[in-house]
Amino acid sequence: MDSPVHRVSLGDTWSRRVHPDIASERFIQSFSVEQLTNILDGGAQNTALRRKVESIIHSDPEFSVKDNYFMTQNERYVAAVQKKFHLQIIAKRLGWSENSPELYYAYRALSGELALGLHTVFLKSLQSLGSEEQIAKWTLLCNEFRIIASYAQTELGHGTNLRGLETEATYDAATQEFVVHSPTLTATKWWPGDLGRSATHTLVQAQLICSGARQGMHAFIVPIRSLRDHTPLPGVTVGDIGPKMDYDHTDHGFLRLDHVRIPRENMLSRFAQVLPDGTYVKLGTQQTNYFSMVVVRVELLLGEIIPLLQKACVIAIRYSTIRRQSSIQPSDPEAKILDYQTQQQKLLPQLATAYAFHFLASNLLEFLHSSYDAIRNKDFSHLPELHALSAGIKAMTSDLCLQGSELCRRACGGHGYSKLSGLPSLVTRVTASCTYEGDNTVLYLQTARFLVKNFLQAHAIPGSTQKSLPPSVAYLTAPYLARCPAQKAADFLHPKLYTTAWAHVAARLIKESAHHLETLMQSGADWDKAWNQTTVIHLQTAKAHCYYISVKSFTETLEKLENKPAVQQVLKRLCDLYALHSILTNAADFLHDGFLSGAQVDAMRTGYLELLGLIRKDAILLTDAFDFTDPSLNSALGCYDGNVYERLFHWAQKSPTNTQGNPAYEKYLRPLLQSWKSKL
Ligand SMILES: Cc1cc2nc3c(=O)[nH]c(=O)nc-3n(C[C@H](O)[C@H](O)[C@H](O)COP(=O)(O)OP(=O)(O)OC[C@H]3O[C@@H](n4cnc5c(N)ncnc54)[C@H](O)[C@@H]3O)c2cc1C
Repeated sequence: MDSPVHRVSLGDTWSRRVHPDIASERFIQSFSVEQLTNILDGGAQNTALRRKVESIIHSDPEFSVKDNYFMTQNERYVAAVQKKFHLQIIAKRLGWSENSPELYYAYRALSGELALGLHTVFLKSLQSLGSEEQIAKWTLLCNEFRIIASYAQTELGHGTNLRGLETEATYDAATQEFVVHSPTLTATKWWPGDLGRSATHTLVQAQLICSGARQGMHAFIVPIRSLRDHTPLPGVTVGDIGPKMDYDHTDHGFLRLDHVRIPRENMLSRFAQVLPDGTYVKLGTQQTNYFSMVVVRVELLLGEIIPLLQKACVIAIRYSTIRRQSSIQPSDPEAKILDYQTQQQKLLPQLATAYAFHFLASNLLEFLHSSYDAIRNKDFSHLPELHALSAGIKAMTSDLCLQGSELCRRACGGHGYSKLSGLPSLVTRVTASCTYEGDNTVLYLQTARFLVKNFLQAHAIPGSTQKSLPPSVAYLTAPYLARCPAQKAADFLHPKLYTTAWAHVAARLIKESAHHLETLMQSGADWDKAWNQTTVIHLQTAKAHCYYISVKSFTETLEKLENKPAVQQVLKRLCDLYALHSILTNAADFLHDGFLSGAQVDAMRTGYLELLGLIRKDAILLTDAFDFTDPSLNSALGCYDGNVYERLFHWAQKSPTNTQGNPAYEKYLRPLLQSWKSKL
C-alpha cells in the first residue's frame, strides 16, 4: 500500500492529524496512487522533480498565500510582482533557465500568484514569429528582466476579428522606421496583461502598410515606458483598465500610440519582411500569424485551465467526505454527502472529465512538439490540423472546466460560496479562460470550418481514402455504422463502442453542416452569408468532433497501460464514465437518427449509475493522485487532512472584517441604538 510521500501543508496545527472521515477513505487502496501520479506527471522522474520544486517554493515564506483572500486589487498586484521577482532570484540561484522543467513546475505551483505572465507569452510569440537574430537579442533582454514585455492584440473595438484591428504600422523608407499609430479611440489596445502598470515593451499586432498597400496583421515590438523612470515614452498613453471579475494579480492595460516610431528591425520577421526600400517579402502563409496563438493556447491547457477543474474536484470531493448531512436510513448515523447518489452524479463526472482533459491536453502537446520545428522551418502541412484541434480543444476544455468547477462550488453548499473555500476564485479564473486566447464560440467555428472543408474535399475527390484526410478526421471516410449494437448496461462499457458512437454523431453532424451550407449556396447565397446562417449547426458539429477526440485520446492512453492493470482498471472506469456522461448529456444527438433507441439510453444510464458507485470507493485516492499541495489549493475545505471546520473558523477570524474595527457601528449603528436605549 502506498503512503502519501509528498504533502506540503499550510503549516497550521490541525494538519498534524488527519480527520478520521477522510483517513478511512485512504485505508484500502485498490491501486497505487503513486503510480497514477507518475502517469499524470509523465514519469516518476518528473514527479520527483516537481515535488522538489514545490518543496522549495512552499517552504519559502515569500511565496506565502495566507492573506490572498483578504487583499485589495492593488495589494494582490504588488504581491504578485514581488513573488515573480523573488522567483527570478531563486531561479538564478538554482540555475533554472527560462525553458527548464524546474521553472515550469514553479510557475504551476504559483499559478494565479505571479504577475508578468505575459512576459512569457511575449517570449513564446517571439520564438514562433521572430528571426534568429531577433530571438537572440530580445530573449536575452527578457530573461534578465532588462525589459518587461507584454502582448497587445485586442483593441477597444475589436478582439476576435484580427482583420478588423485598426492599429497601423506604416513603413517610412526615408528613416527605415515604422510609424505605429492608433487612428481612432476604438484602436486603443485594451486588455493586454502586464500592460497596465508593468510593461516597458509590448508586442503590438498592427496592420502593416508598406509599398502603398495594406499587408495585413504583423507583430511589432514597441517600447512604451522609459527604462530610466518608467514614465510613458513620447506618443504613448498607457494605463490600467480597472476592476475586473478576477485576475487582480495581473495589471491588464490600455495603450494608445500617437505616431510612435520604431526601427525596421522591430517587426518580427520569420514569416514576412520589409526590405529597407519598403518592398514587402512574404515568407509564410496567412496562417503563420496564428502559430504563436496556437502555441500559447496549447500550453495554457495544462499550465492553467485544466488544473483549475482538477483543484475544484479535489476540494469538493474531499469536503464531501467530511461533510455529513441527514442519514440514508433513519437508524443510520449522518451520512457523508458523497454517499448520496446525486452528489456522486454532480462530482464524479467532473473528476472523470478532469482526467480525460489531462490526457487530451497531453496528447495535443505531444502533437504540437512533434510539429513545432517543421512549422518554424516553414513546413506548414500540419498547421491547419493543429490550429483546428487547438481551437476546438481550448474551447471545449474551458467551457466544461467552467461548468464543472461551478458544479463543484455549488456541491459544497453554503461553504462553497465563501472565498475561503478556494472555489469562487477557481470559477472566476476559469471563466476568463473562456474568453482569453479566443472567445470559445469563435474558436469552435474555426474548428468547424476545418471539418466542413475536409468533408467537402473528401467527397469531391472520388475514391478519397482515410489516408488522404488528416488523422483527426479520418473517421469521415470510415465504414458507416447505422445502429449501435449494445443492448445491456455492460455492453456500453467498451472504449471501441463509445468512440465509434461519437464518431458516428460527429460524422453525421459534419455532413449536415456541409449539407445546410450547400443548400443555401444552391439557392443563391455566397459562402460567407451561407456560413453565417448555418453557424448554430456548425457549433454543434465542432463540439461533437471535440468529444470524439477527447474520448479517443482517453482510450488511447488506457491502451498504453497494459503493464499497470490496477491503475488501468480505475482509469478505465473513469474513461467509461466520461464517455457515458458525454453521451447521456447529449442524448438527443444519438437519438436523432436512431443510432440509439430510448431503451438503449436507459440501459446506458444503468451502466452509468453503477459506475458512480464503483468510482465513489476510489474517489479520494483519485483526487490525491493529482498531488496538489495544500498551499496551491489554498482552500479551507480541500486540504489533505480534511480539518475543514477548524480551518474555516480560524481563517474567518483573520478577516479584516473582524480585525479592523467597525466604522459603520461608530458612525451609524451606535447613534441609532443609543437613541433607543433610553426607551427600553
Ligand atoms: C482575463 C483576460 C486576459 C486577456 N489578456 C489579453 C492579452 O494579454 N492580450 C490581448 O491582446 N488580449 C487579451 N485579452 C482579450 C481577449 O483575447 C479577447 O477579449 C478575446 O479574444 C475575445 O475578443 P472580444 O473581447 O473582441 O470578444 P468579441 O469578439 O467582441 O465577442 C463578443 C461576442 O461576439 C461573438 N462573436 C464575435 N465574433 C463572432 C463571429 N465571427 N461569429 C460568431 N460570433 C462572434 C462571441 O462569440 C461573443 O459571444 C484578455 C481578456 C481577458 C478576459
